[in-house]
Amino acid sequence: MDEMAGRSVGIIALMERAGWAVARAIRARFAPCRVLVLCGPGNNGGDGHVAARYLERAGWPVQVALLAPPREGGPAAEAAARFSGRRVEFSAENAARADLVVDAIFGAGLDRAPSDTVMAVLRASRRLVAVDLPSFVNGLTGAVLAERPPYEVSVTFVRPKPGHVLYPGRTLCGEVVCADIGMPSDCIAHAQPRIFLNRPGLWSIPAMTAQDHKYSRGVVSLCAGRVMPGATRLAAAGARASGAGLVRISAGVSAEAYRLGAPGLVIDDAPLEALLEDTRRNVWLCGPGLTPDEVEDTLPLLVASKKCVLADAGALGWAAGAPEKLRGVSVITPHIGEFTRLFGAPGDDLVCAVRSAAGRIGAVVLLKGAVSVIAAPDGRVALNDHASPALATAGSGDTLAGVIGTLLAAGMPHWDAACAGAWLHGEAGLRAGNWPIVEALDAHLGDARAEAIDQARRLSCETDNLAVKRRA
Ligand SMILES: NC(=O)C1=CN([C@@H]2O[C@H](COP(=O)(O)OP(=O)(O)OC[C@H]3O[C@@H](n4cnc5c(N)ncnc54)[C@H](O)[C@@H]3O)[C@@H](O)[C@H]2O)[C@@H](O)CC1
Ligand SMILES: Nc1ncnc2c1ncn2[C@@H]1O[C@H](COP(=O)(O)OP(=O)(O)O)[C@@H](O)[C@H]1O
Ligand SMILES: [K+]
Repeated sequence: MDEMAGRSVGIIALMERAGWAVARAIRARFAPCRVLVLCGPGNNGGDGHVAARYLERAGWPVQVALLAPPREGGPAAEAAARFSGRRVEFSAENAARADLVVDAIFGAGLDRAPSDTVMAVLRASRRLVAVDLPSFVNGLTGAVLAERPPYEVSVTFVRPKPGHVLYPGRTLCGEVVCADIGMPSDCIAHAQPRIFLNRPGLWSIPAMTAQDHKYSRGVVSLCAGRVMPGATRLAAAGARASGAGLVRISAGVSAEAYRLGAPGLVIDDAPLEALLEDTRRNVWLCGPGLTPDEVEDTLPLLVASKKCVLADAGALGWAAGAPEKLRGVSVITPHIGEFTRLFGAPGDDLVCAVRSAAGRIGAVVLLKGAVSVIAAPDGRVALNDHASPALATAGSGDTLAGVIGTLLAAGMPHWDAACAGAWLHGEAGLRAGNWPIVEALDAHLGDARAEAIDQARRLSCETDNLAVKRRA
């Protein structure tokens, strides 16, 4: 994106707006105070010089400390030349003396852990604002290359980076301000983004319509087992609460136990092979509440009959160490333990690990966590931070599986359904108040779905209006 912008608007113009945005964000959040801007050798340092110039112009006492001089003839050198204010040594003493320190040392170009000198200066700083990212947070992965207390604000440009969203980097950035610096839209499109923040508009969920009937809304079917009926029932409840037309549990010889549950559920005791002949029942959940033997008796049949299968919980344990056994399923929803048992430890780069897992089994992989990572086999990845720690309670993963089942049954593409399901589940968690039990999430899923539909609609109206204005 930067390369293409360099050939059109020019990096120096973007740098000017970036530095201005940093100065503006600081002026909006802090009273005038002694500012030290720490500048590195690249364009991050260039942004720092521009910010220093604008703060000084606004009457703030500003000093710049240079880690290393910028490359001659480049845009950062030009920005440095335009700053004519005070320069001081790059030292911990100077950092400790400042009321506010602006970290413009490294940004997108960070490629190794910063030196001890750099870290000593940052650790001596009392209050910190980052240009783009803290200089020891990897923007692509959120990996943290050194220890330091959190920043107050990070001002980034054009789009937030994965490092602002993913843990542990997320905890260090403080408030993230994403400034529009006039990056031309053709440069953004040319970059072909493949990583998205999970928000309505990235996908759209079918709304209720006057002519809906239960089969048009979609049927969700679940495989149930003998020993853990709770998990299956939670998934079934999640599916119903998020708007499935009909939810059926295939329980075989255990059917009586499930018949005591919610009256709106249909319980089948016929052999699975017979149930699979019903062409209205295309979406199946397999795993919540199942033992490995029960998965072995069901999942291969579902896959062989070309149903759309979401595999979770017991089904992921069944395939531990042999993820190819899951080929043919549409979506899997592991938490980090299940993911590790399937594919090995993901390491620092979750996006890369989840994307490669999705490619390996040819299914959407949703790695659940405080920020969930949702990858499609074609390489698209969504990061879902629309969630609440209220969800960190046993069984909430079963609820999520049910919600995604509903969206698959409504005909959404697999990756869209997984992304939208994670968002609805998160929204229900946010609405459910303090310390909800898992069953309490269900009461909020209908409103969560309505909210997602509404937000996506508003966004598409805004886009249409913009297009009309542009044409005019
Ligand atoms: N996205 C955009 O469109 C724009 C980005 N801009 C800024 O440009 C930045 C990226 O600039 P650059 O690509 O020049 O990269 P940086 O300014 O982040 O750093 C690049 C230099 O630092 C060195 N380096 C990296 N890690 C180091 C370490 N640990 N110790 C010592 N040296 C290290 C690199 O070898 C390279 O020489 C962004 O973060 C942003 O602040 C803005 O100037 C304008 C527009
Ligand atoms: N701290 C947290 N913040 C946000 N969401 C969380 C947090 N902890 C867990 N979750 C969400 O709660 C769900 C827990 O699922 P899972 O680990 O499968 O639990 P279970 O197996 O008990 O159902 C996941 O969707 C996960 O993303
Ligand atoms: K920085």
